[in-house]
Amino acid sequence: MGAFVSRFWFMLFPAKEYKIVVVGLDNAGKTTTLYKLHLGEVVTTHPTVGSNVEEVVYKNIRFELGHDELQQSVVLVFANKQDLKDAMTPAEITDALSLHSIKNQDWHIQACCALTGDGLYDGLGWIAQRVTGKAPS
Ligand SMILES: Nc1nc2c(ncn2[C@@H]2O[C@H](COP(=O)(O)OP(=O)(O)OP(=O)(O)O)[C@@H](O)[C@H]2O)c(=O)[nH]1
Repeated sequence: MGAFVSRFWFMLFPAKEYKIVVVGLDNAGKTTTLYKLHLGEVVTTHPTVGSNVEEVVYKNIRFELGHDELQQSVVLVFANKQDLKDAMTPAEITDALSLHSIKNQDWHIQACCALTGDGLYDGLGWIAQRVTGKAPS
């Protein structure tokens, strides 16, 4: 029944589609983040060879999440692994990446832990709000 209602809902209100490019250092947690958002579960990862592409529907917006194809629009930086006591803070990462020097695009840094999912949907919500212009509900 839920699946039927969901399919009917999407027929009436088709999801808008956006592409998100995920880039980061080796071992940063990109794959864990993609799988956590896509499946809601933690997976055991191996170093990525090539690219992963997953699809997430959030707030009736269909995001295609991929590792490659750098396409600039808005910039979200996930400050991952915040569960580790020696993780760089969002402020430290902001300085290290000189985020304040980005003038032509909207950017945001989001503290998160891809293992638990903390902060991941806050980040996705920020993107959703920026691309749709709607305030987060
Ligand atoms: N403690 C902690 N470990 C994490 C977190 N996110 C990912 N990891 C671990 O970090 C390791 C690398 O995670 P991946 O998701 O494979 O990282 P990746 O960025 O896809 O790595 P590449 O494939 O090398 O590009 C794995 O052992 C994850 O379990 C986190 O938030 N906290």
